[in-house]
Amino acid sequence: MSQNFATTGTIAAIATAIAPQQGSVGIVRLSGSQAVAIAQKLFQAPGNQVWESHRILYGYIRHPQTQQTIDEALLLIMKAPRSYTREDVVEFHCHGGIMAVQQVLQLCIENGASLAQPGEFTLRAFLNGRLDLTQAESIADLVGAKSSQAAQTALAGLQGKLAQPIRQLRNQCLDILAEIEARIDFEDDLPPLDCNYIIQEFAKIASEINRILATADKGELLRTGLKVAIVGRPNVGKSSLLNAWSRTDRAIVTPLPGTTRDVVESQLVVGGIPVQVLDTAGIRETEDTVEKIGVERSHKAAQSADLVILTIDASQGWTFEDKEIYEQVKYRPLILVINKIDLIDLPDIPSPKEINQIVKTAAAKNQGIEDLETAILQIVQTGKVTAADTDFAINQRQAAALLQAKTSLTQVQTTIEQDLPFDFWTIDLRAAIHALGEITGEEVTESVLERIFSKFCIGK
Ligand SMILES: Nc1nc2c(c(=O)[nH]1)N(C=O)[C@@H](CNc1ccc(C(=O)N[C@@H](CCC(=O)O)C(=O)O)cc1)CN2
Ligand SMILES: Nc1nc2c(ncn2[C@@H]2O[C@H](COP(=O)(O)OP(=O)(O)OP(=O)(O)O)[C@@H](O)[C@H]2O)c(=O)[nH]1
Ligand SMILES: [Mg+2]
Repeated sequence: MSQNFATTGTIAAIATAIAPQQGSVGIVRLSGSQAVAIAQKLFQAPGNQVWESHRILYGYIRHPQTQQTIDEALLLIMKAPRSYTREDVVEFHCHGGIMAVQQVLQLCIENGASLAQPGEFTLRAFLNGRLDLTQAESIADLVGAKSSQAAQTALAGLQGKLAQPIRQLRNQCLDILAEIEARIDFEDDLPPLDCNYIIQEFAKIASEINRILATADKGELLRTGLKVAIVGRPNVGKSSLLNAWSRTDRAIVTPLPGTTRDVVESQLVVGGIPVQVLDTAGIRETEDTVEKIGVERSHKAAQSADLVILTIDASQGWTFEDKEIYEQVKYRPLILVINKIDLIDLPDIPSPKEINQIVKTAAAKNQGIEDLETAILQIVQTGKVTAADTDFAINQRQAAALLQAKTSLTQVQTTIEQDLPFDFWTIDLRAAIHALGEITGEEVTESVLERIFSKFCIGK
């Protein structure tokens, strides 16, 4: 293990959110052999409460030297191995806000604990065999989930739904490896290897790998979500659309063109997918310094978005300015929203044939939002979310390792077909086994662990 991930010693961190006002209870968590000893120095439980595992004690956290009372609190002890990390774990359940938890954390540090690195509790749970790597990664996904579907998918991973098929694939490969190695060692005593059977097995393994790989797009969508930019000329109703869609007054709406100056963000969920919507300043030529910067930001938002919603005003038709903006965004996944549909009778607006997703809305009247969501789902789901019928979804790291395994297995097949000696078969087969082991963490390097766990939040 690297220096950052020294797994000896007792670690401490605030386990709950640390913004002021973010919770009525705040938890400081300790893990390691000194956890109980440190708690005994800091916590005074009146009466004859027993310091037993899996029991809550009531009492006061006091400074061991000055006896100053820091907080009235509850204390939870979980003795190894019946804890999250499989080490001794102690939790101080303090009053919320930041003052109590920060002071308690400070006291823990002064009394022998060291500050936990991001993900270090979960890393210990992994190193102590309570979780495999896919489950540990699922915990980070669960904490970061921005939709209930994302959370459900992470939970499936936490429950081992991804680890199971990967382990099974790896075991199948190990069985085949054993057969081949036996032939290398005792060729004369064993019946000859059934190459057809082995090739069949590899075909089955490859199709199972493909099934799992098909969940990668869904995973990416659920984890990172979709960024959608609403762009268009001033006054077409972009901010009204954001407000109608998010059912808020998030963005300022006025009859004056040039109202929105900065990018306004709103976080939504569409069909289970987390969606970040950006309302932008109306795009036009302007001499106004502030508006100019706003227009630049609109262009940037459009470029950085996964999907652009080009909005036009039905009562004005497809104008020259709309066309100009279209020319700048037409290479991106695009939906044309014809807004203010309530203002005209025959809403057939001539627009470029290339745009195949057109939605009519009356944002000011909250109309057309469902159609807009349907159009978005149609764009992202063509072969993505719905392609996977599994409840888990792999991440990019796991997908890369699976592809590696698949490539190696294809190479074994080539070696078999070329009639090369057994030793050649085993080289690529071992590479496939290694790649599969990297997914669950049975074979994993420190640098991979460091990359995974450093992305966790502190206290997890
Ligand atoms: N207060 C608190 N709430 C929390 C956590 C926590 O650490 N503290 N968790 C932390 O993320 C989650 C719950 N996860 C946990 C998972 C396993 C164990 C645990 O002690 N497992 C042992 C023993 C189980 C048993 O007694 O049967 C084990 O699996 O060996 C505890 C919490 C969410 N809620
Ligand atoms: N009749 C009608 N008026 C609308 C509709 N949507 C928006 N408006 C009105 O159009 C005007 C401009 O709306 P905004 O949402 O501020 O337009 P915008 O595109 O954000 O404008 P900028 O921020 O200036 O680029 C306001 O007076 C809205 O009430 C609609 O669907 N129907
Ligand atoms: Mg606006």
